[in-house]
Amino acid sequence: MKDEQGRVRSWTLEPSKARYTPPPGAVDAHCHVFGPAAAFPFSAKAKYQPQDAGPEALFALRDHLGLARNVIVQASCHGTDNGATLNGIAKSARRARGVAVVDPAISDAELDRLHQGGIRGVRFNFLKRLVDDAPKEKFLDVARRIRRLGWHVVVYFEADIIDEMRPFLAAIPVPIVIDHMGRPDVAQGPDGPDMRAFRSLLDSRGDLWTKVTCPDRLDANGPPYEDFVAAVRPLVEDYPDRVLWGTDWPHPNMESNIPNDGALVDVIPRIAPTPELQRKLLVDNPMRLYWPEEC
Ligand SMILES: O=C(O)c1cc(C(=O)O)oc(=O)c1
Repeated sequence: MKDEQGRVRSWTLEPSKARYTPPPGAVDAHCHVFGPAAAFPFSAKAKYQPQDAGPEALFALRDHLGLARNVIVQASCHGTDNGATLNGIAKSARRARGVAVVDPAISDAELDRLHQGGIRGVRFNFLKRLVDDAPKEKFLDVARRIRRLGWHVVVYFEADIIDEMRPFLAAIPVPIVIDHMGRPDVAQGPDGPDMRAFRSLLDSRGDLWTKVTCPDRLDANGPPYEDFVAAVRPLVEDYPDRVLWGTDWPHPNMESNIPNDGALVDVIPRIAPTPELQRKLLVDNPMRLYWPEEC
């Protein structure tokens, strides 16, 4: 939905309450903030112009859904200026941490400042519709430089380039988290070529994690996301210590198919069918990556 300035709202103002109650301490490990633009303008290279979705709205949703913490991932519309993400973390009363997007020429002092502000990882985005370039050699240099901080990298790519990504991912010297499972075609099922290729990536190194997120993006049939559940549940069962979950709120670019965040929470017990799997997915795993000092 567009406002008079052409800025898009990609999230519902009336998410339902979920039937599922997350365990205490559950983390939304993939969400974003947009602006507010008056304080944190969008990048000149932004590929979409969203309405403001600031930290207050994010934390209201967190509470509405029965979640306890957030990991705010720098959205592409903010480029390499992490001000909006840092503002969200600063306003969270220590209940949020973040993942930054950085200019590869960033100084060590600036990386330290991001760490002080609650950043614990750097995102490398390979989606051509979101970013102009993805310089692998420079990204590898960044990955080497963040090692001393104990950070990881978050990588976003689509299934069609998974083979091209393999040597790059193998060269990264810190843990890796793959956004949205590298966007498999879930209609192929759990044993389809996309999921098989993704499993072989997970098997290639023990410190490669993934986010079992975005049924709304990956399942063309929409709610109740049967194809997503069928394809993803075996992944959660087979890699229970390396999966993260998140809402993806405010769902960048989903304006024609806005998901109901309560319905997204109700997918959790279907992909993680036991209390133990749910606790790992929602609490233990994200805490290990983002709040290790509390583990
Ligand atoms: O698929 C997307 O459009 C998308 C965009 C962004 C972003 O703009 O940062 O982040 C996501 O996690 C997903």
